[in-house]
Amino acid sequence: MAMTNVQEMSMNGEQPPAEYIVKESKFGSIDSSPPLADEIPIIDISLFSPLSPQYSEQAENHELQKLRSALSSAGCFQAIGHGISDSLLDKVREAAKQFFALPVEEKEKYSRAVHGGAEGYGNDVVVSEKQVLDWSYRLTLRVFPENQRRLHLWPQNPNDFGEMLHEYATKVKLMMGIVFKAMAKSLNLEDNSFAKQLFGDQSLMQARFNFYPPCSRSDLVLGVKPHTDRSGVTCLLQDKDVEGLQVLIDGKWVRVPIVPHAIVLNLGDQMQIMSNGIYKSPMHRVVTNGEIMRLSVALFNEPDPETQIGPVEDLIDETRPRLYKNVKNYGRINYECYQRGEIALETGLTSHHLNEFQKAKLASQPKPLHNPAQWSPPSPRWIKINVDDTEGVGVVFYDEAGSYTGGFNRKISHATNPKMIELLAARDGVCWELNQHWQQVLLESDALQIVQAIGSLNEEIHGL
Ligand SMILES: O=C(O)CCC(=O)C(=O)O
Ligand SMILES: [Fe+2]
Repeated sequence: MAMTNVQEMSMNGEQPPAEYIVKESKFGSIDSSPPLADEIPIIDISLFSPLSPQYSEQAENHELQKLRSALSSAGCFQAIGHGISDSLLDKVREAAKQFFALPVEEKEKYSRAVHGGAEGYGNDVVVSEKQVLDWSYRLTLRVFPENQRRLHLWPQNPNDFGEMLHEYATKVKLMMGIVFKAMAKSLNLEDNSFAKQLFGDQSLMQARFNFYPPCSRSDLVLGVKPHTDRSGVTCLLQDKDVEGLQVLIDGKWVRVPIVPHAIVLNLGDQMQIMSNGIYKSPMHRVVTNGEIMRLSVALFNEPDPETQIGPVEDLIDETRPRLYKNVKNYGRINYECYQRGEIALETGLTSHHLNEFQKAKLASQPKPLHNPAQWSPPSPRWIKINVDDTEGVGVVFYDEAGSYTGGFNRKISHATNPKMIELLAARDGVCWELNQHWQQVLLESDALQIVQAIGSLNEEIHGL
């Protein structure tokens, strides 16, 4: 796919080309001004630290309650009292601004395309012909573990860029040590329940500097398309003056307000897994501005790929069965699913035993089944069946809006071959749907043979 230069198009006020134009999706159209979120609280991190002068048990408990309520609904909050000075936050924004203002040739020295791999400078990574491209540039750098830094990709200009990033990331890491403990405490868990995986020497921190040039047709493009972060927790420093970030809460987009010296803490998928679905990894997107550029700096915190993560045992019980499998290298799983147009948390690779009760509980914040850039919902009165061949089988139904509408679990003991299990579950799913008086059923499975086999059963099923 030919890459167009967003910055040049932006400066010339050109119309965005077709590959940037967002199609109608289940998330609705682009709205640059939905309501401001009132579900995203400001939380004072210093109240989680007994050494701070403001600390009292009562104040901490109050803040822990706010934390729990924010993370189980919006999945994000604005952190203040983080101990990072206003001047350092301004320095981070300023260094990012100076880097993106450099001539293209200068920035291209750090280009991802030249150096290979996920790190470096560039546009949206293109993984599919059908993908709608983001109206943005990014500079991605691994910051921790320190010995994994690829310093030849760290900008030399402005000359204090490296020093700034090291100082900022070190302070954010300290803050995260406190936040991971507070998150555990807010769920009545041992302090180290999340920090064990997310805060070790080998845990990863990836920095992403986002630059969104203005777009003359900001009604047609997105700075970042709807996504959830793959991280454990993302720390986002927003632009001080220009809004753009929106979060999907209860199926509606809301604007995340600018709180100049707060850092937005946004949960990623791995925290949703570790909290057994109690805490949410919110769907979010970025809209562009018609006249002004916007910047943001995201620090993604996640475990080392070799570390296994899974729901904390104490969060699994009869009332809340295990929702996710234990997995290693979730980053890769997430990426592979993205390439196939699936959402990792919804697939058999991560989701455990899907049953009606569990899905219904999760449905408080419905998630799409597929990558919004690649998935188009079935037409009305159709339904999709997704078959998951984990231990036994979960069959889940989605309606035309991509919302969960039902599902069941099935233990199929007489078939040992996993493909056979999937086939039987798919057949049951189709029959169940037809019993519910659906005229047409659209079956989706990653196994071609199964889809073909069900296709050939078509007549028989319609005769039921
Ligand atoms: O720019 C923003 O506010 C958010 C960016 C984002 O979601 C990301 O980098 O994952
Ligand atoms: Fe994000």
